Amino acid sequence: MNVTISPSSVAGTARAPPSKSYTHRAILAAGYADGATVRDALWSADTRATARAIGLFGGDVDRGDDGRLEIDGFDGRPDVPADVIDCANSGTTMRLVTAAAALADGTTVLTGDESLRSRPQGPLLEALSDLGAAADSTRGNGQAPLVVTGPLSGGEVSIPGDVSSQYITALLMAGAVTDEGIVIDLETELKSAPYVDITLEVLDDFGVDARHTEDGFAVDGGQSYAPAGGEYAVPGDFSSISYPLAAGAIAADGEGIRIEGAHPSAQGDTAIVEIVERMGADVDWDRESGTIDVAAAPLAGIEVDVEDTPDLLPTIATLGAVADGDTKITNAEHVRYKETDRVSAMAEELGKLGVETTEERDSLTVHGSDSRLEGGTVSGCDDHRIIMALALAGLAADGETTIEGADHVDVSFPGFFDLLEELGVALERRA
Ligand SMILES: O=C(O)C1=C[C@@H](OP(=O)(O)O)[C@@H](O)[C@H](O)C1
Ligand SMILES: C=C(OP(=O)(O)O)C(=O)O
Repeated sequence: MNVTISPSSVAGTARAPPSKSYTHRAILAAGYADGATVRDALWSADTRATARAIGLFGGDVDRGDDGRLEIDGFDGRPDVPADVIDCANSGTTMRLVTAAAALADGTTVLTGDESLRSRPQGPLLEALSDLGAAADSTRGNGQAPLVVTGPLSGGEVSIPGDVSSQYITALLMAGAVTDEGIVIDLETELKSAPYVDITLEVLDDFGVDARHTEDGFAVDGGQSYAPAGGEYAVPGDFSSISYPLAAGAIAADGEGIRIEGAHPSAQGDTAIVEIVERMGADVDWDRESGTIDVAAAPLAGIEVDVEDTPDLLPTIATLGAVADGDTKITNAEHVRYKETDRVSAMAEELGKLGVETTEERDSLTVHGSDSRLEGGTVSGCDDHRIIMALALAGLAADGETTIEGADHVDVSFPGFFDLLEELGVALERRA
C-alpha cells in the first residue's frame, strides 16, 4: 500500500495504542505461567508473532472480542515445537523466544522476514551456549535462521550491553525457570536500559524476582510465574504516542490535540513529552488521568541523547526537519540495528523531501533552518517507525508526500492511518 499525505492541520483526541514491549513480555510471561488473562493487549503483527510462539510451545492464546487475551501457559519449560517459529519482523519475539526455546528438551528452529534475518543475534547465541544449550546461526553469521537445542541449565555469563537490551530481557525471563538461575555480567555499557526496567517490572508483576547487580543483572532459578489475580493489564505505548504528540506539535490547529491512555510507566520513551516541550511546543501531561494536551508552536532545534530511547529517533528527526536550527540526535549507533538502519534511512528519506542532514556513526543532525520541507515520494523502508515519522513530515511539507510500502505500520500501530484521518489529515491509500 502507498499512502499520500496532503499538508494538513490536526485536531481532536487520540487514544494511545497498548504498549508493544509490555504486551510481548506479558504474553510470554503468561506462557511461562500456568496461564493468565492479558487485558488491553496490543494485537499487531509483532505481538501476534509472540502469540504464535506460545502456541508452538504447547500453550494457547485466544483473543476475545473485547481485545483480552486468554492465555494457556506451558507452565515452566516449553514443549519442543512441532514447526519452525516464524518471528516475522519482530526482534523482541526472536530474542525472547530464542531464550525460551533453549529451555526445551530438544531442537527449535527460528526464522523471520528479510529484515529480521539481517539483525544481530550472535551475542545471545553465545550466551545461551555458555549456559548449557547449543545455539547456532544456520549461516554462521550470527543471524537467523537460528537452531537452538536445550535444555539450558543456567549459570554466569557475560554479554555486551551495547547491541540489544533484548538479550538481557530474554535471559532474565528464561533464567527464572532454569535450575541454576542466570547471572549476567555486562561487558559494555547497557543501551536501551529502560527496556530492562520494563522487564523487571513485568517479572515482578508475575511474582518473579530478578535484580540489578554491580556488574549487570541476576535472576534465581526454580521460580514460577503467576500474575496477581490471574490478570495483567498493559499500559499505553509511548513510542506510539510520539507520533500523535509530534503531529500536534507540528500541525495542531488552535485548540491543539489530546492524547488519552498516557499513564506513566517504566517506558523510557515517555521522554518524548519533555523533548517536544523542549523544542517549544505547548504540552501539558496530566499523569493522574493519563492525558496529554499539545498545541503547536514554532519549534526550535535541540540536542537529544537517544541512548535510552532508540525508537524515538525517527520522530525526533522529523521534528528537527520542521524546527528552526539544528537538531542533533546523539548516542544513536544502536539505532542502526533495528528493522532497518534508521539513522541512514531517516537521512536518506528526509533528504528526498529537501531536508539537509549530517550523518555520523552514532549521531544524526537535522539542519532545520537549511531545509525546505517539500512534498515528494519516499520509501517506508519496510519499517513501521520510518513510515510513521515520514507521515508526520507530510503534514508540514509543501505539497503531497507519498510513502511507498506503508502497510508495515501493522507491526506496532495497526490503526495509525485511521487515526490520522480521524484527526483531520487528508490522505489517500492506494493498493
Ligand atoms: O525490549 C523491547 O521491548 C525493545 C527494546 C529496544 O530494542 P534494543 O534493546 O534492541 O535497543 C527497542 O528498540 C525495541 O523496539 C523494543
Ligand atoms: C525495534 C523495534 O522492535 P523489535 O526490536 O521488536 O523489532 C521497534 O519496535 O522499533
